[in-house]
Amino acid sequence: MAEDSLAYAFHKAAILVSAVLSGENLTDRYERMLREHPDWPDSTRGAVRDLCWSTLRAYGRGDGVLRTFLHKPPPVEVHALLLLAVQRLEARPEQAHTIVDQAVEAVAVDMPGFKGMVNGVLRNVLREASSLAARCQDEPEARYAHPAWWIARLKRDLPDRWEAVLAAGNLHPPMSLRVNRRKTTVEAMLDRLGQAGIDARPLTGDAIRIERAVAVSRIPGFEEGWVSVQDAGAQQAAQRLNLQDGLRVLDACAAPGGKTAHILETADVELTALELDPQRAQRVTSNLQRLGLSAQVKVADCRQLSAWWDGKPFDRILADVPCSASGVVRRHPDIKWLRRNEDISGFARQQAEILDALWQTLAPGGTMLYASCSVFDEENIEQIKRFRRRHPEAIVPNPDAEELLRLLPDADHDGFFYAQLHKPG
Ligand SMILES: C[S@@+](CC[C@H](N)C(=O)[O-])C[C@H]1O[C@@H](n2cnc3c(N)ncnc32)[C@H](O)[C@@H]1O
Repeated sequence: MAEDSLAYAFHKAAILVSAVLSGENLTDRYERMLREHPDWPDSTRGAVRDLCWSTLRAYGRGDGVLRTFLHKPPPVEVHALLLLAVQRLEARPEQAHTIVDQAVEAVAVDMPGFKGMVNGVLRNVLREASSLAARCQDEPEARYAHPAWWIARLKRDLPDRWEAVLAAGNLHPPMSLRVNRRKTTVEAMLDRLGQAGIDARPLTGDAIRIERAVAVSRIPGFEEGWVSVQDAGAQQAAQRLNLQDGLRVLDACAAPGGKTAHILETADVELTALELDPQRAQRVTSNLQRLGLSAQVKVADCRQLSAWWDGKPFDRILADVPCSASGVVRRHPDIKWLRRNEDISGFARQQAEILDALWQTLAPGGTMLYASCSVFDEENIEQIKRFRRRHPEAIVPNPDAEELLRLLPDADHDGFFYAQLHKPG
């Protein structure tokens, strides 16, 4: 099978999607596949990636369509291949016959006994395409391509905007750059991008939106550390920390280090970066190296103060907590189908423990910035309300103006939540 064929991309993508259906993380599994195929050109990497990510974004719909035709569940690899083909048929109806042929060729590699079944199901899907689209409108998981519990939570938390948030979660994510203001400016970078034929426009602060995603190798100055790829919403963290030269700063949940780097590009601070996972901590170090920045990187659980804290308080703390990642779901569509509703209270408990531990290390007069990339209230405004009940001395600007704290995902940025927690002097 030719490596540049759709059948090859289907076959490889089906391995990844079936791994997700069996509970694995998509990004980790994709990166492992890239290590197994170091010779793949960008086009093959891109084709496999695009198939998997698009299919998992639309999984609720694909699964709804297939349920109509599958009377008993096929092996997970075949189910994955069918989902990939159904998504592709929806996206490129003009290529229907090639898509069906290539899907049949792909299943023949490892499971030739299923060639007839794949062919039959996909031809049925084609034949009934218009009635299937109408039927999907009646099933929320198929219509919104999100799990039912997720839809119910958003309806409750965002009664006026839940549909817009679900729609944003199904889009291709925007590509944004963070300009390293130590090396260049937004204006100069826009000029250089224009000269390289890359359409871009400024967003707020140091952020630039690339109109059509490109490989970083095409971005002028990337290797030299002039810019990094970072969502514009994530760039709000450094802006909201009110940084000044000379401050002692803690980045408590640092990997892979995007916000760590932005803090260091913004001011000359003494920075400690903590990360629980040793492998992810290495990514902080390598990201800082590319940018010519330095911090003290420590591997530790930030909740266990005796393991890492020397007792000297911090002027600023960034608590970019582990969360559901429901605000960045279009970048990690597997999480929609891997998470369970019960996981959210588990995250909320962990976040509260992190806040309580770190609060002890904050200097009087200092600020801790709570950050999550969730769109669920339990991890956001409700978390802050509970924190204020446990720590009535904490001053929280605008606690009742949720709009100031919440960034809902849209065409320009992902979904984030930020709350400043001041300790009285
Ligand atoms: C949302 S991510 C941080 C993203 C990062 N701030 C950035 O902008 O690149 C959360 C990180 O916290 C780490 N983590 C989770 N629990 C932790 C804990 N108790 N102590 C320290 N790090 C933790 C996770 O391994 C993960 O890398």
